Amino acid sequence: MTERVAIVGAGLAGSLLACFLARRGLTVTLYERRADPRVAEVERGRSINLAISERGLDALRRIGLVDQVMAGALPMKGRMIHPVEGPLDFQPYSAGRDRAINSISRGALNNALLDAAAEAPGVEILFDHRLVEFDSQAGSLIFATPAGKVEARVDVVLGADGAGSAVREQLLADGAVVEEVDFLDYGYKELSIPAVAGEFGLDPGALHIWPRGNSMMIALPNPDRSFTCTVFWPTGSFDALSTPAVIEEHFRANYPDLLPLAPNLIDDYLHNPVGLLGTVHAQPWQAHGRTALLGDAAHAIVPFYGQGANCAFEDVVELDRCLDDTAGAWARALPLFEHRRRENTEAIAEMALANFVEMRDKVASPVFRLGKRIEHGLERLLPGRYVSRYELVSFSTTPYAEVKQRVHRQHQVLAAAVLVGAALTGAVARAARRHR
Ligand SMILES: Cc1cc2nc3c(=O)[nH]c(=O)nc-3n(C[C@H](O)[C@H](O)[C@H](O)COP(=O)(O)OP(=O)(O)OC[C@H]3O[C@@H](n4cnc5c(N)ncnc54)[C@H](O)[C@@H]3O)c2cc1C
Ligand SMILES: NC(=O)C1=CN([C@@H]2O[C@H](COP(=O)(O)OP(=O)(O)OC[C@H]3O[C@@H](n4cnc5c(N)ncnc54)[C@H](OP(=O)(O)O)[C@@H]3O)[C@@H](O)[C@H]2O)C=CC1
Ligand SMILES: Nc1ccccc1C(=O)C[C@H](N)C(=O)O
Repeated sequence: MTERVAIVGAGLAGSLLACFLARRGLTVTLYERRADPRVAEVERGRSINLAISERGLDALRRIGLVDQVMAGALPMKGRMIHPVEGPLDFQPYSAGRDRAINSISRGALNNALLDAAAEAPGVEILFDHRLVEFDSQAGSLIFATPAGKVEARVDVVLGADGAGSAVREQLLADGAVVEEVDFLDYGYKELSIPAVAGEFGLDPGALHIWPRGNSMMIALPNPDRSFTCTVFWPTGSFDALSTPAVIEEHFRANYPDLLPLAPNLIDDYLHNPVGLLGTVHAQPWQAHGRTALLGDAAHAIVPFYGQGANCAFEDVVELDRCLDDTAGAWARALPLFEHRRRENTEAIAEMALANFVEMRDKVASPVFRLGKRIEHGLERLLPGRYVSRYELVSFSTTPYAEVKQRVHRQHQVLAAAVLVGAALTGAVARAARRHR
């Protein structure tokens, strides 16, 4: 008998997973609480575009979607730093200056994945189905739908229902999972920079950053030549700006070059929601050999490396690999998946937090800029032997935990080389003085 698989959540991970499982000949039902986004109106103010890099592209390549998705992508080759005063500063992401992360519309990416899932044999997608109850032992799910509650009984349940996962919540209530959610004392709000006379208001080849020490704003380009800006501010500071005059004054003082580019600033600010940011640590990710969490439901991270979706896509690739390696036996594949992925997701969670400090503060410093130039110089001098963290995270599929270890080793070797160099220089100088 073919196993019946339910995926809860038709977001990025869930719809990609449906495509992968369909290739295995499985019967999959994808349940999504929202209406079909391909026909329904999308609400305003939630992360509109995403930086997709090698890990995400690798997953899309495997299901033949990469060309379609990349056709709408805008490559960003580096960071463009906007100081309060003075000229902009472009900082390339890679030593060769040619590699780029890609600004992609979240909606278009999700829709492309939903189309691919809908066309895949054996996949059914049910929208307007919100998971409200789940008995993980019995494999029974209850969904609230516009027509009332419906029940489904399946063999395998995969929770791809995002950071506030209902599947995780139910496993938590049953004592099958423990969790710790570290909320950041920061929130985010999206603002927009429309196209100016049909052209981009800023350079579309960069990810723009306004580093302000304790907070920051970023902007990513969209195919319609607009930019989506996101401010990341301490939670309490959003409400402090409550009138149009105060909002305008704050942006004039801190982000002066935004004002002429953002005619809808006040309206965006007053009407777009403040989103929460946090890291989810859940353990274990699987229960009873037939239920597992993946993507944000298992390990949501803060967005500052632009890796959450990339990491969720990598989960899907790894889960598929685990099914290969266990001849499709879910009871063995799910623990194996957790075993292989956990240390990697913990590593990117840590690196994502560290990248916030880099983006909001360090990028503005001349010492940081010099360090980056030296690092890129080393990468050119020692190709393949010295590779920066950014390169390994964004432009390779090296497991995140290995990235951390490798960068640590490189820094140790470098520190030792600097010490030896300094000692040798000192010895040579002393010998020269003795010979004088
Ligand atoms: C501001 C911001 C910027 C980001 N930028 C980037 C970036 O540049 N690059 C990047 O890689 N990542 C980025 N991320 C992270 C990325 O958005 C997430 O990691 C990614 O969306 C996770 O995918 P997912 O499928 O696990 O969850 P989601 O995309 O959240 O999908 C979950 C789905 O489950 C559905 N669902 C939820 N509850 C239920 C329920 N009870 N029943 C049925 N369905 C349900 C939801 O409606 C949704 O469709 C960013 C995140 C934020 C907050
Ligand atoms: N909850 C958690 O454990 C964690 C959350 N976060 C982050 O916090 C933020 C908020 O999370 P959380 O509150 O759990 O969940 P959601 O972001 O899913 O929900 C927040 C609110 O937004 C609404 N909403 C969400 N998606 C849509 C949509 N597509 N269309 C219309 N309305 C929508 C929800 O409505 P409705 O009630 O109808 O669903 C709800 O009122 C997210 O950005 C998440 O990344 C980070 C780490 C942990
Ligand atoms: N997409 C994002 C969303 C929010 C915050 C950062 C990003 C980034 O992509 C940052 C980029 N990786 C950087 O290091 O410059």
